[in-house]
Amino acid sequence: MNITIVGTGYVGLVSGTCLADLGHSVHCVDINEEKVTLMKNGQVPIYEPQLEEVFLRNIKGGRLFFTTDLSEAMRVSNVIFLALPTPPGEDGSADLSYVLEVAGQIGDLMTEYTLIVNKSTVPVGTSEKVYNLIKSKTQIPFDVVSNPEFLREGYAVEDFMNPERVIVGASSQKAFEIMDKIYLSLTNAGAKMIKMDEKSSELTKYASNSFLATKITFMNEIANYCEKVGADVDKVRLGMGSDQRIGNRFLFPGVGYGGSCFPKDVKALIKSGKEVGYTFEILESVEEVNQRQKTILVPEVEKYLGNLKNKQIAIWGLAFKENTDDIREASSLEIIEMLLNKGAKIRAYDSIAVKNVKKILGNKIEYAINMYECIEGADALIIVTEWGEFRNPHFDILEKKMNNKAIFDGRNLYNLDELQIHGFYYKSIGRKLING
Ligand SMILES: NC(=O)c1ccc[n+]([C@@H]2O[C@H](COP(=O)([O-])OP(=O)(O)OC[C@H]3O[C@@H](n4cnc5c(N)ncnc54)[C@H](O)[C@@H]3O)[C@@H](O)[C@H]2O)c1
Ligand SMILES: O=c1ccn([C@@H]2O[C@H](COP(=O)(O)OP(=O)(O)O[C@H]3O[C@H](CO)[C@@H](O)[C@H](O)[C@H]3O)[C@@H](O)[C@H]2O)c(=O)[nH]1
Repeated sequence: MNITIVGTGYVGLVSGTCLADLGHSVHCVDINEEKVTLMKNGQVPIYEPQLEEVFLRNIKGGRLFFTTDLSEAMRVSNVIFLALPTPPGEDGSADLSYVLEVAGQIGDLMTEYTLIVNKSTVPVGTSEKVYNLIKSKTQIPFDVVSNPEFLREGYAVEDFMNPERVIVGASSQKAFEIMDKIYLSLTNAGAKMIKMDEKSSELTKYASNSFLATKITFMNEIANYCEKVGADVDKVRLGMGSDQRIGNRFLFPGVGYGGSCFPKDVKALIKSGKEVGYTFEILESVEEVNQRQKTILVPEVEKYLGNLKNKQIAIWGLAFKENTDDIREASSLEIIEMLLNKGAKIRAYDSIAVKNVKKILGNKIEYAINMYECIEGADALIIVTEWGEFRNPHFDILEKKMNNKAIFDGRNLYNLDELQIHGFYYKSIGRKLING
């Protein structure tokens, strides 16, 4: 099939590339000219493991094209995926302006039956809004489908190609049939397609993300409580997670959830609830607890070092999680801001996300070229992201290079006994303080 993807960010580029790999001809459209030029030159503009290989294979195979011109793409394809941003507005609601703007353009450009497939995360009722907007512009038949995306950054290609479910919300048989064809190779390989109405489909996405955010937050609260009563959250996590009704994934406590999805989707669902007179009390608490959790280690560093003025703090990890260059709503940014306000000096290291942080923080902090340069002369080390390279450091090098042997671990990377032996002051999340 010929497919157009509008928006080539994490979702659009991964979906487009993977759909091309399933044999479709895919025309990716983006308004960002710089990005489109890069892609036309065979460069992937984002960091996403496995993506480059599949991207290059499909460009070479003549199935993946890039343009800034929506009309050019629409001339060859009448299935259009929207993978546009839906960032939080001032009041927390999802900003639909990108989606509605492109929907309007589609309405103006359509010349034959068109299927509009919305992959962006949008509030309940958006399919209807998109439908009404296009309907106001054309007499040509069309359908609007909700097809939310569940991929995770860092594992996006793997997740797209092996989905636990493909959710399709539509109200026309023709639309369902086209969606069946698009995903045929995945459903033939065992992926489950769940068909429903558009509103339920839209809500499935928010409900899933909000549930996962709640699960993490619940564990963060259990971890905080563990510290008060002397229990170990890692043991509690393993004990709880072995009950299949609970499951062992997404139970890792830490310095809060971040990223471009959980924070904005929790906010948007709260706001959508308010619009119909419903208060999501659980989600309001989740947001509040998560906000607090993001900077929970700063007072701990203060407890250890006293006044932070001119203290040298090393930060390992800037991305909101491992395997991505994305720093949207990253805990690192909030921790750094709080430390800077307290007069601390910061040297940070993240081999992949550093370029995005430099764009925001510039020379307010120093950037190390490797994890050991980062800790030279440090009064304390804070670990924010669980990159693999931080998991087995040479503790003897840390001991030699740091001013103090003090680690504040927001991701519980190390074995407590090992840190005890190495003689580090070691504060993690929901576990006992070592050498305190
Ligand atoms: N990032 C994720 O892991 C993820 C996963 C599932 C769902 N989602 C949802 O998917 C949507 C897209 O998220 P993302 O992270 O891929 O966004 P992104 O910000 O990475 O990419 C969006 C792209 O759209 C382009 N764009 C903006 N306006 C445009 C226009 N008028 N025409 C063409 N292109 C335009 C931008 O230039 C950018 O390249 C959001 O609703 C998000 O909530 C994201
Ligand atoms: O046990 C855990 C798991 C995750 N996190 C944090 O939660 C955030 C989100 O992590 P993750 O879900 O892996 O990343 P995203 O790429 O944001 O993916 C989420 O958001 C996407 C956008 O909607 C969805 O498509 C995915 O299904 C959903 O997992 C990160 O800050 C993680 O550090 C934890 O603190 N503990």
